[in-house]
Amino acid sequence: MPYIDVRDVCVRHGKNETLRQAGFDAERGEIVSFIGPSGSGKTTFLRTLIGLQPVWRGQMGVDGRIVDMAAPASARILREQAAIVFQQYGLFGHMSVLRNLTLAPTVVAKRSRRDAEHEARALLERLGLANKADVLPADLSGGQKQRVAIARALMLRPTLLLLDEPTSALDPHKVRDVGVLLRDLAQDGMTIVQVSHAMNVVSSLSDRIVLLEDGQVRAVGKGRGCAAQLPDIAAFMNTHGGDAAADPAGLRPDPDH
Ligand SMILES: Nc1ncnc2c1ncn2[C@@H]1O[C@H](COP(=O)(O)OP(=O)(O)OP(=O)(O)O)[C@@H](O)[C@H]1O
Repeated sequence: MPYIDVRDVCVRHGKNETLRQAGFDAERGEIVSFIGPSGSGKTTFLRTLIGLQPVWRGQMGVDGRIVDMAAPASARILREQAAIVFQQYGLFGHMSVLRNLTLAPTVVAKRSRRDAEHEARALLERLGLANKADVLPADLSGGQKQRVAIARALMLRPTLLLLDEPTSALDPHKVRDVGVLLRDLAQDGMTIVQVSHAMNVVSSLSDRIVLLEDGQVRAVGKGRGCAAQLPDIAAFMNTHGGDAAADPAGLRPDPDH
């Protein structure tokens, strides 16, 4: 049984059907990338996985537990497992980086501030931000904000990490760093779903690729080299700045993964 099994998700905005019977599945520790044209429903689909987007119909299996995504209680259940990193980071501007990381664990999860700060400092160290704990988000570069946002999500200890364009603000060197981090997290068992326009990152990093078109899942590629596997996916990637057969960021999982 897959760790995540999402089926038949329908989202409506007014009379428009933004998602139409969309679904995919993923094993624990896989990195899934949603790709597709602008407006195809990628971000909307991502948001449904954590209950931020009301759905008209849909079902999500998480670790064998079936959640009716249209039920009012579904958001609470989904948030027990998942954390999301928004494209615009969503950091609290008046709080230090450290407090951004410890706020939810201490206030919502009721963890002790000392423990949360200890964990937050270790995460900042891992992300190369050890010297930024006491600064405000405004004093960070875009790439640093991105990594703080990822660190903040990790503080919630999610088993499912959702990322909207995780590398969009990063220079190539940092793209690779974030890619290595995501690969490490996946190897530790975290399932990761990202929306990305960065085709080189998608082809290097993905264990599965879900191609969305007009609110529907057009194709799903699975396994090593999945970018090049299916003509629809390869064609989309090759016409959107990537090379489906390449591993330009040097991040592709090893064959035993
Ligand atoms: N709150 C909303 N109200 C009305 N329409 C919406 C709303 N949110 C999204 N949509 C519509 O749903 C469709 C899918 O949007 P979504 O942001 O999910 O696409 P996307 O594939 O992530 O696009 P992009 O690659 O440009 O970020 C678009 O046509 C968008 O206009």
